[in-house]
Amino acid sequence: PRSNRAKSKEHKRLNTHKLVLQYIVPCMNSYGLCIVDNFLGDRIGERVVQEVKRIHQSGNMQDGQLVSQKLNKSKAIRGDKIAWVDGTESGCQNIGYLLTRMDKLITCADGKLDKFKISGRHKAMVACYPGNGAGYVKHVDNPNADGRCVTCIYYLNKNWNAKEHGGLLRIFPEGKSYVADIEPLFDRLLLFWSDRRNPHEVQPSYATRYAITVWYFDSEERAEAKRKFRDLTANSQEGSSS
Ligand SMILES: Cc1cc(NC(=O)CCC(=O)O)nc(C)c1Br
Ligand SMILES: [Fe+3]
Repeated sequence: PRSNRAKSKEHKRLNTHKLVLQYIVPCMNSYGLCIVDNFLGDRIGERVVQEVKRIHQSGNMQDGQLVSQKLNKSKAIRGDKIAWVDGTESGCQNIGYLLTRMDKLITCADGKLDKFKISGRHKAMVACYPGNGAGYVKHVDNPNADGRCVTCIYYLNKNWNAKEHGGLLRIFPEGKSYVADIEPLFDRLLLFWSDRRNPHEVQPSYATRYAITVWYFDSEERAEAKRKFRDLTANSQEGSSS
């Protein structure tokens, strides 16, 4: 007879299958974005938060980009700080587990997400908004076909209250009359198309705001982007040598 462990693993696999095929795939193909709450559960979610806080406290995050204040240019404030993590580093095993779970979702959905064939991903980008009112200006993740097709963000903020803390991710789905205001709640997973269909911004945050972002590549677009980049650098070298 199969052990309880084997059964629960099988159970989890079926749940992932169901979650992906009955919710994530149709939601992505209809709205271009999708929210999955309670992705890892409290216990493991909490461990991921602890690992991210340790990275932040250890000073291993690059200084955030400068966000010059509208009023006086001199007193610029710093925005989000980031660190790149692949999940195998010591003290990052729960971040590693999160990435494995994200990969399983994407693998299970592959071939059904728009026309994409997903061939891999970036390392994870751990981001921290210091809560000094900085946000992130409106932008498109992949405006020029660099290969990234799905943005996957895992939020880590317990008791987040947007009225008090701001920090909403506002997505402006292309051609739609509505915007999507997404609270960066603990154990929340968000997926959206990385291209021009989803311009987005992070509104000013007044409490420390953590998120882990992963970008998945479409194999064809990525190969094409690499080819273009090679030509570009080849030409530029040619230019310089001639
Ligand atoms: C560095 C960098 C950060 C982000 N982050 C967001 O869009 C915020 C998502 C959120 O935290 O809700 N996007 C790009 C394209 C770059 Br590059
Ligand atoms: Fe972005």
